[in-house]
Amino acid sequence: MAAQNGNNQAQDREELQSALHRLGLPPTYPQVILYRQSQCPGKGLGLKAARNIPRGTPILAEAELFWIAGTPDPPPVQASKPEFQALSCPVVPHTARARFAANNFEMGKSGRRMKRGIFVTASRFNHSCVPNAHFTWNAASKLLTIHAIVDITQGQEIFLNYHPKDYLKPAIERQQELRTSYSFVCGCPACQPNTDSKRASEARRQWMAGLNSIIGLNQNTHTQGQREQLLANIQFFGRQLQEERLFYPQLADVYGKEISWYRREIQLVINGAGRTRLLYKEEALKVATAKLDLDVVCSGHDSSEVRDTLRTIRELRQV
Ligand SMILES: C[S@@+](CC[C@H](N)C(=O)[O-])C[C@H]1O[C@@H](n2cnc3c(N)ncnc32)[C@H](O)[C@@H]1O
Repeated sequence: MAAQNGNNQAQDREELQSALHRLGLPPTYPQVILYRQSQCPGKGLGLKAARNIPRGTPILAEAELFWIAGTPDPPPVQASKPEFQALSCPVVPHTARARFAANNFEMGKSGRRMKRGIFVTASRFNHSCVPNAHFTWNAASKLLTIHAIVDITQGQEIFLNYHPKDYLKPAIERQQELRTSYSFVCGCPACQPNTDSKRASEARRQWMAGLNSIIGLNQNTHTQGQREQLLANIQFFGRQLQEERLFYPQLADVYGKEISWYRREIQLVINGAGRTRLLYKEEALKVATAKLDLDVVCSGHDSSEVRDTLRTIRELRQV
């Protein structure tokens, strides 16, 4: 058992080193400050790149000022902290509840309740529906991390997506949600009225919304032809996400679906009903490797997302 664990760890280490090498990323987090706080017209304060930030670079790893679970109201002792009081509050009156609502990040669950925390620097990132950075709560390091998910050039503003689960909604609905929760009108390239970028974005998101309900269907009931169509749909969905620059967590989920598709086919082969097992194994490993790279880029090499994908790769190699 101990020898097996040791083998697994060595295999994971090697896999991860290959990923870092492919991505040209260092194995440790840099200790330089890559952002500067600036006034951003129409958005209040924001954070801009203080130098060129290559894709996959960790921009921030921050501990919380405080967290709460199961209540929208921070207790007075926390609400009175000057760092909290200094954060923006989009609604009047400036209650602690409203300020907390506009600035908190999810930190995973405490029992059955979601923990939400305040992070003094992370709270200064503004929103875009096509963000160039991604935030993850890293349960192992107990830090909120923010990574560049595309190359960001010096002086560009760094954006997070406040509502990543809303990506299939049309701009008008996303804007409504943002107005309700944060009191602003989003002017990102996917929302700016009468622009080619918005039209293209709306078309892509509409395609994806149509496909979304069918790429999650149970494959067991499908004929081979239907299963192959399902794979084609999953891959098309992934390409739309890449064109839309929606990498995380959306593209990672689609890679997960593609891997499940191959795993299911491999199972059918083993049961005598399918085609070339080795071919599917190779394809599954290619997608899992792409997912590993994406996990490293967007959530960091020490994230639980990376650990899970390393386990998937190990399992696939044993098929
Ligand atoms: C978490 S804070 C971000 C930092 C904030 N701009 C500040 O000055 O501290 C969220 C608030 O920032 C503003 N904001 C964020 N993204 C924006 C955007 N894309 N356009 C306009 N305002 C935005 C809204 O007022 C929102 O309620």
